[in-house]
Amino acid sequence: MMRPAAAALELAWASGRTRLLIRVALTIVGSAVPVAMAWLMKAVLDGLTAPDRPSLVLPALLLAAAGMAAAFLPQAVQYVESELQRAVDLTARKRLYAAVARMPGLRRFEDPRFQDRLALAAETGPTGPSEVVSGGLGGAQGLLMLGGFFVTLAVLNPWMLVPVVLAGAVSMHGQIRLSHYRARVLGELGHATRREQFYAQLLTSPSAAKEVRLYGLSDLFGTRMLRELRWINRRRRTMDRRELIVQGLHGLAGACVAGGGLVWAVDAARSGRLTVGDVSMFIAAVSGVQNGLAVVAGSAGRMHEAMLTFGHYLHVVGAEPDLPESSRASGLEPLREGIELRDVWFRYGDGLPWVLRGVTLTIPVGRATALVGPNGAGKSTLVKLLCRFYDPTRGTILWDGVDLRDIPVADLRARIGTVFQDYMSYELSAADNIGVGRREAMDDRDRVEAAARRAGCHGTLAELPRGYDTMLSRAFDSGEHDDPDTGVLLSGGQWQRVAIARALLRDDADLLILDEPSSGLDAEAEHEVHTRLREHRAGRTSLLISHRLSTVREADSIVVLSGGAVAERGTHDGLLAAGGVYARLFTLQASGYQQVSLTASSSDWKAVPAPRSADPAAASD
Ligand SMILES: Nc1ncnc2c1ncn2[C@@H]1O[C@H](COP(=O)(O)OP(=O)(O)OP(=O)(O)O)[C@@H](O)[C@H]1O
Repeated sequence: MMRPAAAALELAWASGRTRLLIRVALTIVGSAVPVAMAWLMKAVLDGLTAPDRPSLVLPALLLAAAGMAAAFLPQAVQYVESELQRAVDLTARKRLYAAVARMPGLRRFEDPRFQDRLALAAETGPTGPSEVVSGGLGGAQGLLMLGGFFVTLAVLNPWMLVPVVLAGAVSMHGQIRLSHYRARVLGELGHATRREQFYAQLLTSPSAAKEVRLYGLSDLFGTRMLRELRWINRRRRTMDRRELIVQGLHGLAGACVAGGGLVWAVDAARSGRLTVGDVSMFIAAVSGVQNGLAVVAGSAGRMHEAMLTFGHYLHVVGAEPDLPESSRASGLEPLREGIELRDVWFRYGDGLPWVLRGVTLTIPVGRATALVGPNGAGKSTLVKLLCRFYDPTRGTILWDGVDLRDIPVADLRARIGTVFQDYMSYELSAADNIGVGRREAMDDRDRVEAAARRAGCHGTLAELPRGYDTMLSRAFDSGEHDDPDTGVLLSGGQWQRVAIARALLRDDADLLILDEPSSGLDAEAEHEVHTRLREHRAGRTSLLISHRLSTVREADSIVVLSGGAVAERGTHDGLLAAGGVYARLFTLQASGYQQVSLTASSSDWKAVPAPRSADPAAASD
């Protein structure tokens, strides 16, 4: 528990030390004011009833000043706390997203438990430190005030301290248990909250709007969203009830103590043992101690809860990289020989089936290699391994003989340009949509346009209402114009060309990977794009994945992947001559059955001989 507290304080200190110090100063003043007011009130009342009638101007003035301070302080505290909260929010988010960016692989993002944690971290990280600080300072203020009134009460009637302290201790215990309970419930709610937000997003997001309307899914998703919300509400209601009982009982106990004390004080004043000033002081002291204890208990509970939930943030920020980091100094030589996969086995999780089963192949430098195979053969998975989003479960991938695990991951990725099958369509300007492919070239309009020309989308983008500055989104405008009509949506094929341009902006990359780069293009456009890509790839190292075999025939080497292993390899002519499965499917496609794509059925590939495997585990999988 000390670690979250220390980390929260460090975060608050790093975010705004001046604000933190002002908050501490306000705490000290805030705890002194009520005690000072009680003593001043006693002085005024005793002066009023004294036979010699002393001048009461000074105590009255001081009382008025203390009253003003008491009226102003809460607002000042609130302002400083909000300022501190905003500063902490900024720093916490900066650290959180920097930590997320440092995670090189994809595994964590596919782990629902980590996603729950991430959502909780994003929610509690920015507020946790402020909660810990204000809880701690609130508690300190309560303690200081308590100390002042404790002394006062001890002077008037030490016995009154006993029930007051007992009530306070019970209250503190209750608050801590409540905070444990609240933190646990919050953790349980994380998953349901994420699902509820997921359904809410489906109901409102532009990308889901078509299907949701066509298939009439609003009711389905709306009902599921409300089901999650009702479950969340039930859990929160149980928590609120528990809170009501614990806090209500403590309030009652406090009122009993105060009531008993009042009866005793009135009786003591009537029999002359206390002055009128003493009675007013006594009442202020009892309620001051009660309030002080309530503040201390409440703050301790709040702080405790904040520390428990802040643990999720610390977990994410402090998470080890999900792939082992290379200890080699950065700097990767340009590719000289090629990339070699040596008996690569891979599966996405321990309990999941093998996707790659002993793949061995070489992507030689300066050559175009094509990868074909049925749906689910593992082609995109192989691409993800080449980009090192995951490490092979067994076997190695070598870059000029160096294991990818020994290359700093940022260096490796800087040398690869990829059009992923599920490429991103960013709701940014056209220029940015291409520019993100090479951050250093983002503002270099000539390079961006040259990449667009190579991908065959320059004409389309130049003709947009604001040219390359047009937003490719109907959900956002550029921020510079108030006109919401400035955004434009591209067609699927146009988006695909933009994604190709993004990869081609890395014209200095050693390896160009194209995973189904033309699946959304019409026949003419596909021919045009492939001709351009061929020109661009000439003499470069590339890996092309396609279901349309006509687009891969020019490749220097074609690798047929089936069932997670290499089934055939060779040139187009060589594979045709061999009369294997590639030859059969190429002939099928070429003979006017273009609609029979390789995606249609993996049964067409069944003729492929089962991969020879040296690994006995393959049999059991
Ligand atoms: N992130 C993932 N987690 C778990 N399984 C996955 C994941 N990605 C892919 N798979 C599984 O791995 C297998 C291979 O998928 P992959 O996308 O590599 O195939 P592919 O050859 O590219 O197929 P397609 O031709 O349809 O694009 C599939 O069975 C798929 O379900």
